[in-house]
Amino acid sequence: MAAVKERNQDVTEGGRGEDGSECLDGHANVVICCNNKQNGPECPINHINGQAAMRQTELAKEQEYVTRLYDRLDTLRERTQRQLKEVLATGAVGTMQNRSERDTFADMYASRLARLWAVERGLAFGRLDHVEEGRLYIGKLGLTDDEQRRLLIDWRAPVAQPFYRATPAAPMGVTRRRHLQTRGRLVVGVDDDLLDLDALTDDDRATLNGEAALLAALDERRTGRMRDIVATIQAEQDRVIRADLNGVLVVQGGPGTGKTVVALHRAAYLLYTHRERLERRGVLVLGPNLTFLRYIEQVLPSLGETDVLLSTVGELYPGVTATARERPEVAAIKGDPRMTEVIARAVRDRQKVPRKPIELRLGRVTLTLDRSMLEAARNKATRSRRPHNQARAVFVRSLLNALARQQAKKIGKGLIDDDELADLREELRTEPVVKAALNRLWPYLTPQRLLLGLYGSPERLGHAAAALSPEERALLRRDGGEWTESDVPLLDEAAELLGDIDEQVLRATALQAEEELAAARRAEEHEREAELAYAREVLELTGLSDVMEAERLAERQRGEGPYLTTAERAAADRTWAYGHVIVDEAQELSPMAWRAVMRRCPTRSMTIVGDIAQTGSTAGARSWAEVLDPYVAGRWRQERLTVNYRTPVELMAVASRVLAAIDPSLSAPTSVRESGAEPWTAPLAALPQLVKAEVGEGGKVAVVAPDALLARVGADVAAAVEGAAVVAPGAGRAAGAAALDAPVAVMTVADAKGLEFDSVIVAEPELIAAQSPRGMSDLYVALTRATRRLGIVCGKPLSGVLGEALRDVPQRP
Ligand SMILES: Nc1ncnc2c1ncn2[C@@H]1O[C@H](COP(=O)(O)OP(=O)(O)OP(=O)(O)O)[C@@H](O)[C@H]1O
Repeated sequence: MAAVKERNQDVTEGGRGEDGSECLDGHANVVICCNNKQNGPECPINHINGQAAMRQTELAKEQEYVTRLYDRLDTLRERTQRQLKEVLATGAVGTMQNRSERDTFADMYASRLARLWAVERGLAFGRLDHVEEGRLYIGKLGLTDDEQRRLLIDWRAPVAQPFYRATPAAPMGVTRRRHLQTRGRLVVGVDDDLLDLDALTDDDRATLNGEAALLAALDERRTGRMRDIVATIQAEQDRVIRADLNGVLVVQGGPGTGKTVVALHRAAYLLYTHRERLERRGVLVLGPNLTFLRYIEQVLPSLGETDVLLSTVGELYPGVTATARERPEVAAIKGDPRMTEVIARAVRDRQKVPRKPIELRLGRVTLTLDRSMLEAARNKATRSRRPHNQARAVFVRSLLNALARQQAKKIGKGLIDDDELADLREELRTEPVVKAALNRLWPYLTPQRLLLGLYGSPERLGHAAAALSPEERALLRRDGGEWTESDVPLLDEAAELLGDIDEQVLRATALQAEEELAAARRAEEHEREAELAYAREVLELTGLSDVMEAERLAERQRGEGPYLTTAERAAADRTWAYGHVIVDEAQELSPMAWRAVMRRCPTRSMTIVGDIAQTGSTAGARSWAEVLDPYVAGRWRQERLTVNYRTPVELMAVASRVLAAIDPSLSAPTSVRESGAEPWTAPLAALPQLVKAEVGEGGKVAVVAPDALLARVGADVAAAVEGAAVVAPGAGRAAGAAALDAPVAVMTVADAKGLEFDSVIVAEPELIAAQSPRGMSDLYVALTRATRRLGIVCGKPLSGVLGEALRDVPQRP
C-alpha cells in the first residue's frame, strides 16, 4: 500500500508538489497534486481557492496549539528560574549537609532551566493522529499542563515511535503523520503523510508531495554547525537510535548516511530511556578531532542533553590534550598491538636488579645491597601483583627490613624485636643515600616519565622494544617534544601498569621538574579563563547573571565547589567506567586506542559508528571483526545505513569511481537528491579566483589540501578571501570553531573528517592519494564533504588510476 503525502504551507512558502519523489523510509509515495493529472483533468479554480483557505485554517489551528506550547514553556522557565533564585538566595549557611542539599537543588534547577532553554528552536515538530491515543504532538521534550494532561510528547517516548516508523503497510495505529515547519515560534507549513488511505476525504487530497520536510532540511545552507534531525529521522535511522542499550552495536554506513547525527540522537534517546543508570555513569562520545567536536557540540544540548562528555582519543588521558599528529609510519607503530608488550617491558626494565652490589655509606657504617637481597625484594613486589607504583611499597619495605637487620648486626645487635626493627627501618628510610638508591632501583614513575624515558634512550628502546625491527625502533626515538594523539593510548597503557602515584610523594621525591610545574600552572590559568568566559555565556543565556556570579559558576564547574556533573567527574578520572560509549569515525582508531577505549567501558555497552572504506589512518581498521573480536567475539551486532543525505548524485558519481579504485567490491550509498551542479576541474593556479567565486555563491566553503601543501594553499586562499581560516593540523577547539565560522576554511583531510560544507574544492588529489598507504580513502573522504558543489584543482593533468577515475569530470569554463 502507498502513503499519501500532503503539504499545507503558508502562501509565502509556496507549497508546490514534487512529483515522483522517492520515499525514504522504505515505502513508495502516491503523489497527488491539484495541477497534476492524477487528480483528474478538471481542476476548477474555486476548488483551489477553497483548498488554500483550508490550508490557512489548518495553519491557524496549528499555530494556536504551538503558541499554547510555547506559553507553557515560558511558564515553566519562569517557575524554574524563581525556584533557582530562591535556593541560591539562602546563601552558603547552615550545616555541611544543608549546604550540600542546597547545591544539589541549585544544580537540579539550573540543569532543568538549561534544558528548557535548549528546546526553544523547533519545540514541536510533529503530530500523530492515532486511532487509540488520539491526537499527539511530538516535540523535543515532554510537556504537561498543571492538571498533568499531556500537551507535548518527547520524541524519545515509546508512544512517539510511530512518528518515525509507521508506514502504510504497518501504520501502527496512525492515520496521519504531520510534520510542522516552524520559523521561530511561527508555524509556516505543515506536511502530511496519510497512512490510512480509506480515511482520505476529498479535502485530504490537496497539494501533495514527497518527503518535503526531509528534502527541505537537506537543502538548507550549512551553518558550520551540525543540527538535530528530530523532525525528519528516517526509519532505518530510527532503528539504530532506539536499539537496545546493551552490547556493542556497530553502525556501518558510507559518507553522509547520518552516522554521526544518528549516534548523537541515540545518545539522547538512551539518556531519556535509561536516565538513572546513564546519568550516574555518564555517556562518552569520542570524535576524530577537536574541530569535529566543535561541529557537533550543539546537537545534544539542542535536544536538552547537556551532560554528555565529548572527547577525542587525544584528550582521553586526564591532564594531557594531545592534538599533534604523527607521520603515518610512526602512528602505525605506536598503534600496533605489539606496543602492549613494549610498554610492559619498559615498566619491568625499571625494576631491574643490578649485577653488582650497591654500597651505602651511612656515617661509619657501610651497608651492602647485594643481588640476592634485591632479587628477593623484587620478587616479593612483583608477586604482590600490584601496579608498579603500589608494588614499590612492598619492594621498599622488604629492602629496608633487610638493611635494618644488616645494620643491627653491624652495630653488634644480634636479634632485634619488631619494634626495634621498625625504628631502624624508619631511620634508614629518611637517609638521603638510602632514598637515592631506592629511587634508582624502583623509581616512582608517571606514564609521561616512563614514555619519555623510553623514547629518549636507544638503549632502553633496544631492550623494551626488542620485538620491533631496528627501523621501527628508530621511528619511536624522540627527545622530549609535544604529546601526540598516538601517544595517548600508550600513556594510558602505562598508567594501567604503573598505577596511581601519590602527588605528595611525587613532590617529595622531586620527580616533577620545575618547568613541568610551571607549564602546569600556565595551563591551569588558561583553563580558568576559558571556564570563566563559558560561565558568563551560560549565565547570560539563562538570565541568571544577577543571581549567580560567573566566578562562582566557573568554580563549580572546575570542581572546586561541592558539586561536579557526571561528565566533569568522568573527564578528570582516568579509570572512570562509562555507562555507554559512542565512538565516531571509529575506523580510524588503532588497536592501542581501542584498548584505552574498552577500559572505559567494562560493560561493553557501546555504539561504534564508522565506514571501513573511509579509513585513512595507517593504524586504523580493515574490518569490524578485526577490531571487535578480541573484546566481544561473536557478541556484537551490526546495522547498515544505506542512504546518503549529504552528497548529491552528481558528486557521488565521481566519488564512487574513486571508491571502486580502492576496492571494486565496495558500493557507495545511494544519494537522496540532486544538486543540479556538476563537479568540475581547473588548474591549481586558478584556485584563489575559484574560491572567491564559490564564497560569492554563499554558504560554507572548504578547500581540502594535501598535508604538504596546506601552508601554501592556505596562504593563497587567505590572500584572496577576507576572513579565510587555515586549520593547522592539531588545532585546538577554539581554532576549530573559528574555521567553522569562517566563510572559507582550508584544511587537511584528517581535519575534514566528519565535517560538511556547501562547497568543497579538493586541491591536488594525486598528492592526497599518495601521502599515505590509505591515501585513496582520504581522497574519497575529501570528495564526499560537499552538500552542493565540488571542484578539483591540480597543477598537472591527472594520470594513472586517478586520471581514469576522474576523466569525465569537465574543465570549469
Ligand atoms: N534524517 C535526516 N534528516 C535530515 N538531515 C539528515 C538526516 N540524516 C542525515 N542528515 C544530514 O545528513 C548529513 C550527513 O550526516 P552525518 O554527518 O551524520 O553523516 P555521516 O554518515 O556521519 O557522514 P561521514 O561518514 O561522511 O562523516 C548531515 O547534515 C545530517 O544532518
